[in-house]
Formats: sequence, structure tokens, C-alpha cells
Amino acid sequence: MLHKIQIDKLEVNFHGEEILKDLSFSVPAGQMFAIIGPNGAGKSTLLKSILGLVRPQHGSVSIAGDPKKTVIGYVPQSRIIDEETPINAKDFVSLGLISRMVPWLSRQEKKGLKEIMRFTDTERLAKKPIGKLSGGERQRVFLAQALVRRPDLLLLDESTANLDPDAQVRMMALVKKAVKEWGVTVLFISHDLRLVRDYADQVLIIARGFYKTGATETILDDAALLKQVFELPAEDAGSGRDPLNASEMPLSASSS
Ligand SMILES: Nc1ncnc2c1ncn2[C@@H]1O[C@H](COP(=O)(O)OP(=O)(O)OP(=O)(O)O)[C@@H](O)[C@H]1O
Repeated sequence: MLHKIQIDKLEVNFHGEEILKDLSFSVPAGQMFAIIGPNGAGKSTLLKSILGLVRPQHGSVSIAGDPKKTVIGYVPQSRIIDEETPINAKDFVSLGLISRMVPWLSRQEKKGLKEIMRFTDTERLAKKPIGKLSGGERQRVFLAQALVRRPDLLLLDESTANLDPDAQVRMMALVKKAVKEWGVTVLFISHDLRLVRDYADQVLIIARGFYKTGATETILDDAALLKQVFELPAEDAGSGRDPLNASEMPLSASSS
């Protein structure tokens, strides 16, 4: 099986504090790979290590293909957009292109921009200021920006957090469509285990130096593992409550 990304014995420390240690896993090309775990477990740090924004103390990140041609799309966890930000959605999406702003785009880039806005159903938002969009519209614009160069790898850091259930499904369905149509490999962080169950092929569970990867059902059906990792109260054990019911799990609350 062709692996798009291989993480080998990754170790990241911040100011002497061990965040990731001896973390190894690989993701086959064209998969949707979920990363789950409690707040502060190091999920965002892992994505930043893949992006080269964080330098690991040990270990390596290898991405298949010519490094000069590899394109990575990234939607970070939080983006503060002021309501008065004087940029419209189309220009915002174009910032994901090499030429950056609409007046400087090549004919090819203009075509790609139009296609991606149609793909993400953001065409009708094109002229609207980014700060005036709803949460769901904004997330679709962020996704369009991350997809506009047709990335080989797409990294999503809780990009469905704070969206209503319909908007969450709409976002994830778009991501899945990109996987199907272009074969992009996706790593996504989520605290919503129902979305993970519906969309991930594989899951990495990560918590305080503990890691486990496996097929989505294998990981999510292991109630004891989930209780241990998310440190659910003892009285929940064997209570018959659905350990994946987001409204019952502390982890379903939006992260920091
Ligand atoms: N640049 C940094 N400098 C120092 N400490 C950092 C830095 N980035 C992250 N940390 C710390 O590393 C730990 C892991 O943070 P990270 O954001 O990766 O966790 P996470 O699993 O994504 O959490 P959450 O679910 O809350 O978003 C936290 O304790 C955080 O404070």
C-alpha cells in the first residue's frame, strides 16, 4: 500500500516539557485519517510538525513524492477575523494561490479559483466581506483557500468546531468529495466522535504519551480505551451510556 505520509519516532518538547514522544504511524494515500485525544494532548503540535512550523527534537516526517511539488493545504484551529476586515471571500480564497491576489493571477489560477469556489459552494459569497460571513460560510471559505492549489495533503485542525450539525456534515462531505475526486490525503483533528465515525478510515488516538492507531470502528468501539484516554468519571464505566455521545462526553466541549 502506498503511504502518503510516514511519521517515525517523532518527539517534540516545549521548554523541556515532553509533548510528543516516540510517535510513529503512516497514512495511506487517499485516506481520511482522524486524530482524536483530550485537550493539550499534542494534536495541533503534530499537524504543525508535519507542516514544518514546529521543529521536532527527534524523529522524522516523510511525505511521498517530490518535495518541490508537494502541496499541503492547512486550515488552522483558530483564525481571528475582524468583522470589518476589508477583504472579500474571493480575494481571501486567492491568498492560497502563489500569485496571491486576484489582479495578479494567471489565467490558469483564475480558472482554478473559479472551480474551487464552485466546488465549495462559495461562489455566491465571492463579493461578501469575509468578516460578515456566518461561521459555516467562513469555514467553507477557509476550506476553499486550503484546497485552491489542489493539495496532495490536507490538514484540518478542528475545522468543524462551533458549527451546527448540518454545517459540520456539509464541511465533512466536501472534504470527502475532494478525497474521492482528487485523491487528496486528509488528516483531521476532531473532538466530535460521531463525525469521526462517519468520515474517518483510520483513527490515531493520542493522550499523554499513549498512542494507538487502528481502523475507525476498532478504535471507537473500544469503550474501555476511550474511557481511559478521555479520563471519564468512574461512575460512567458500565453505565450503559453511549461513550460516543458528544453531549455526555467532556471532550465534546470545544477545545481551547
Ligand atoms: N509553541 C508552544 N510553546 C510552548 N508550549 C506549547 C506550544 N504549542 C503548544 N504548546 C503546549 O503543548 C501542549 C499541546 O498543545 P496542542 O495545541 O498540540 O494540544 P491539542 O491536543 O491540539 O489540544 P486542544 O484539543 O486543546 O486543541 C499544550 O500543553 C500546549 O500548551
